[in-house]
Amino acid sequence: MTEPVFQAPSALRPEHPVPRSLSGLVAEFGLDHRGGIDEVEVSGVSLDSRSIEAGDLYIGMPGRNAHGASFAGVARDSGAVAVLTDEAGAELAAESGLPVVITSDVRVALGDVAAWVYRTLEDPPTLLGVTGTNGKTSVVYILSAILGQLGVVSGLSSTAERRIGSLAVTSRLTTPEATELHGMLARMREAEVRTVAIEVSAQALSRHRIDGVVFDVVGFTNLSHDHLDDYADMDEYFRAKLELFQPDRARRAVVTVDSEWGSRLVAESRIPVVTLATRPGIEAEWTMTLTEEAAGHTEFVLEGPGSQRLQTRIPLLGWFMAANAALAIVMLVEAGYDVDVIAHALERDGGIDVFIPGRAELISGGRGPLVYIDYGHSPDAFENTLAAIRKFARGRIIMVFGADGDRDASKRVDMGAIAARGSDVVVVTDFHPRFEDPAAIRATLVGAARAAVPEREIYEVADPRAAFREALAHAQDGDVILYAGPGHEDYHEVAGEKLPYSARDDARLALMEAGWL
Ligand SMILES: CC(=O)N[C@H]1[C@@H](OP(=O)(O)OP(=O)(O)OC[C@H]2O[C@@H](n3ccc(=O)[nH]c3=O)[C@H](O)[C@@H]2O)O[C@H](CO)[C@@H](O)[C@@H]1O[C@H](C)C(=O)N[C@@H](C)C(=O)N[C@H](CCC(=O)O)C(=O)O
Ligand SMILES: Nc1ncnc2c1ncn2[C@@H]1O[C@H](COP(=O)(O)OP(=O)(O)OP(=O)(O)O)[C@@H](O)[C@H]1O
Repeated sequence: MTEPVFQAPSALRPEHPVPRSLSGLVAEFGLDHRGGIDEVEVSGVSLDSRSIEAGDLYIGMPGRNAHGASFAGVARDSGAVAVLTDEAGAELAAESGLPVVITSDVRVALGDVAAWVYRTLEDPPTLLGVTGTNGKTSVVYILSAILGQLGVVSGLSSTAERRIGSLAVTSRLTTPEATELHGMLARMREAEVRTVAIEVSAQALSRHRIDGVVFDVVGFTNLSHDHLDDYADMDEYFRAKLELFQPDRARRAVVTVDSEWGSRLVAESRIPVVTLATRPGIEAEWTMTLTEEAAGHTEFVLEGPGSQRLQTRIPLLGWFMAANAALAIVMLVEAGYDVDVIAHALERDGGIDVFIPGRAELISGGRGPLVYIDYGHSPDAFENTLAAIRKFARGRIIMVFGADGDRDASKRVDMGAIAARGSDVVVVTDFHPRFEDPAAIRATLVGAARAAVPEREIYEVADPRAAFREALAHAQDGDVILYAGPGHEDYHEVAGEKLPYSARDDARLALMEAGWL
């Protein structure tokens, strides 16, 4: 898969929207309203006054910082023709002079309203949804790559980008708000996209972001420690994910049952489920077995009911990427694709032809240390990536990492300890400190690493550019540098400011400076 040739600045929306009458919307959903609605037509929906397009219905949603309805005047000046909000919002929106449509809970109404405005329930494409703590982005890209190899026009929505063919926009959230989701689906329909792969975060399920769609097949990767700032404990986090595996959300599911969480999901899901095991010794309908693990690829065999069998390779590091690929393939089989047809296409192309930006991405050339840039920012991701590298590393493993500020702080000790146990040299740096004190975050990571392995060689370098160069200074030919955290991102977030920084570009530059590239 190639890099996008065109990078549009904002969300994907239909180029030729077909307007619908506001009175039709009011009748369809039995809503109250204020102001004249008879002649009003809406052609789009937006919940941000800063991204309004002419003809939009502006959604005034209450938030943590403000009530969106207080921006109704700004929305009007940008071309909004009406406001949908709650009772409190109706007061705030009144002075904009726009007609106001009222619902009791804006978030709850949003998905169905957006689906109605964009007509996304009429002849929808095949929808594939992926959830789990780690691997969602990877599975979505693998789905899209295999569909491309099968000659199917597909779309994808991930943490990194939303994409139709060579048209891509950068994502702000892992799963878009319902307004953006339905606008994207409408745009995809214009492009005759027949299958769409969408990453579904727990937060999206908890916040009604995927309301108004029913997935044909959903997939579960795994569940491990993350987001315990949003959820009280792992049980609550699990329950948020479980919501996707219910009849109002999806028709069928493929669940990876390597862990207890997977087995529990199978037991508590209320839709037909097919099981997949990607670790040895686990019973499931489909099993994935590794046949080769190398620095630049992983090979595996996938076997399922009725002697279904496929052997292929993915040009990425680690058993977990083979596990992600296996999940993607079984999801496609559940969506109606024949495993032999998939096998034939993959054999023809020498394996899965996928590029995933910033996921175990090998950015070094043929000389010097191997350098991977990885989006892994959870204990489980660290553990898996380090274990995968250890299998083929000829020399030392040097790990560069930091931890997110203003996000689940309870995972930092495990991250520090796992880094120290799994690598030979640790370089702790800053990673989006946001409004936290970066030195305090680093101190926790360094302390945890030191406590786990007192003799470990540890460096603390605040500036990520200098940290990578510190790692490079300790590296020799045959060593491996794993820079975990930043992945595809092109910024470094400090005290509310997003400073330009791409770990991939900077690491390439540093390799050139060192004469390795
Ligand atoms: C905690 C949370 O979910 N916050 C979301 C929430 O923000 P908020 O309540 O702070 O909004 P606010 O600033 O009070 O504004 C209220 C309303 O006014 C609107 N507004 C505000 C200012 C303005 O000038 N004009 C305007 O229209 C806003 O668009 C919003 O609709 O509503 C916003 C509008 O959609 C979201 O962008 C925002 O997600 C933030 C960015 C976020 O970080 N969410 C996280 C928790 C999240 O969802 N993460 C998962 C990650 C999963 C993973 O790592 O795997 C995800 O799916 O991305
Ligand atoms: N199946 C897996 N099991 C465990 N770890 C994985 C798996 N797949 C990927 N990882 C690790 O997790 C990191 C993030 O992968 P990916 O972006 O695909 O996950 P994600 O679920 O989309 O996360 P996010 O929503 O935060 O983007 C990878 O860079 C890798 O380190």
